[in-house]
Amino acid sequence: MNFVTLVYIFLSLVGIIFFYIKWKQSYWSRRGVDYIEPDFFFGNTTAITKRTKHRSKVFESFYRHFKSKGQKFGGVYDFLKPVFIVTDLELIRNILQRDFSHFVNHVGFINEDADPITGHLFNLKNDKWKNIRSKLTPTFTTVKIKMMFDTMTQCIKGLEKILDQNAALNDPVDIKKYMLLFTSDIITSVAFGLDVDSLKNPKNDFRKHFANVFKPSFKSLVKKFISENLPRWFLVAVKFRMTRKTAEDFFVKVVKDIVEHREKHSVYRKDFMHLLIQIKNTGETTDNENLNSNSTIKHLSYGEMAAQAIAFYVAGFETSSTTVCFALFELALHSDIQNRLREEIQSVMKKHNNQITYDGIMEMEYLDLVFKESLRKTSTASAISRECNKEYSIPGTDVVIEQGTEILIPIHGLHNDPEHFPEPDKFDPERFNEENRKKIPPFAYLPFGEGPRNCIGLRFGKIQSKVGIVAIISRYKVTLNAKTQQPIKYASNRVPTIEGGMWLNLEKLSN
Ligand code: HEM
Repeated sequence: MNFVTLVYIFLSLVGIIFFYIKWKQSYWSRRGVDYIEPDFFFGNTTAITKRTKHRSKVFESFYRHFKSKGQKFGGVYDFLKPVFIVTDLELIRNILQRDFSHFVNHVGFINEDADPITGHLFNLKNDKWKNIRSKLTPTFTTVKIKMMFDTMTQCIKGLEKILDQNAALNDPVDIKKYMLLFTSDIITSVAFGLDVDSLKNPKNDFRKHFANVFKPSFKSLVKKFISENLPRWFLVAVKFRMTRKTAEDFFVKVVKDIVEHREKHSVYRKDFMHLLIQIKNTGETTDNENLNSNSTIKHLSYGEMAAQAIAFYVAGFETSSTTVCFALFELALHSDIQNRLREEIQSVMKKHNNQITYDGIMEMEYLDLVFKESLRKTSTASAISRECNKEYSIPGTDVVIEQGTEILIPIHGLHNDPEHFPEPDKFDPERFNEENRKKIPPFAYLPFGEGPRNCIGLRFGKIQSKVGIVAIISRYKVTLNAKTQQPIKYASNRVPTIEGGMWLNLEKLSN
């Protein structure tokens, strides 16, 4: 083959790739849906890829774009993948609730055979999801969460010790760092049944393996691109993995060792792992100590158990710690709200022997308003995602959403829309008092999602976050340290965090 032929082949290939990308990125115009002009190849998410803007802000800009044009929905591209953005509350209701059977799944690659730990609740699809979700739902009832409350209060002691040391030295604290370790310890304890004490030993094996699996990197970005753009049958055939085999081996072994130990010695611990063992052995949970380890039929494999425990950890620890941090940030900026909250906390704790108790937390009404408003102003989830599993005609239009299309509901857009929340930049817990909460339109406030696929750990996340807020506000006066950037800019992590850290001064209160 001579040089000129090679040049022709090369130019033809470049031409084919160019036209293929152009064709892929003309999807929305071909379907008659309004869209935002994409960057060639990168689509509309270049700022997320380049880490110049947080994903929640990018999604919020999509929401504002279509809302300002009076559009109920519109199209964007994540690289070559079309993504359907929704702004209209009625359509959101249809997707999350009324017509849920068309939008059962989250977006996410799953390959349970070759990569078992991708088979967690968040990723599972269709009937498999329905089956596991119905088995896991009883693990999150009030009774079971109450059972695990002691674990949360145990972890407060380690947190207080470290924060007291900083307060005594007048050292500002990057609160995110400690809250991450605090919630990580709680979830590791209740999901895996392990006391790793990250507050004392932040670099423990457990956290290292999690960081390896879930830390965003160039490699994870490439894997995401591959999983979204190559056919599923091909990826399954080549045993494509999203996670590392070493991580799978580590977590499956941890779970297997715990289960075998507990079954052999009939160990009872009030945690999710106990409930997962009951499900493995009988297909359901009970409120007793029985593990039923003699049963012959197993309803969950070790891989499936590890996957669920990992999902609880991943979905639970950073969401809760971020919620606590942004609540503390707002309280640091609003001393009047902080004082009122502290008065409530102290008066309720007095009734409960000056202890943080489950019933006490449930009695704190103003705390609930602060918690809700904090999640309104800074939701930890950037968007609710769904994948269309059955073709859907949007009522009142000619537009049909095809099977496989990714749907995105930008939470920050909704929560900061002045039509739903007047003066959205203002931190005002009273939006959620009994009188005002009636004015919030249904489906405009979605910190935990909605419908059958909402957050399964909602109650646990709420109580865990509230425990964190109460532990700090009952003990310290909180102000913002000058090291915290103002105005704040989000770092490029998955959940919102402040670039440079969230630095607070903690002044220990006299008893
Ligand atoms: C303040 C804390 C939390 C927030 C803000 C939060 C938020 C969310 C959101 C927005 C979703 C997606 C819902 C949807 O698609 O409609 C979700 C799903 C989920 N969350 Fe949470 N979450 C929190 C705490 C927790 C905790 C503590 C756990 C577990 C112990 C947990 C476990 C899960 C799981 C497993 C899912 C997937 C559910 C499914 O696909 O069926 N979350 N969460």
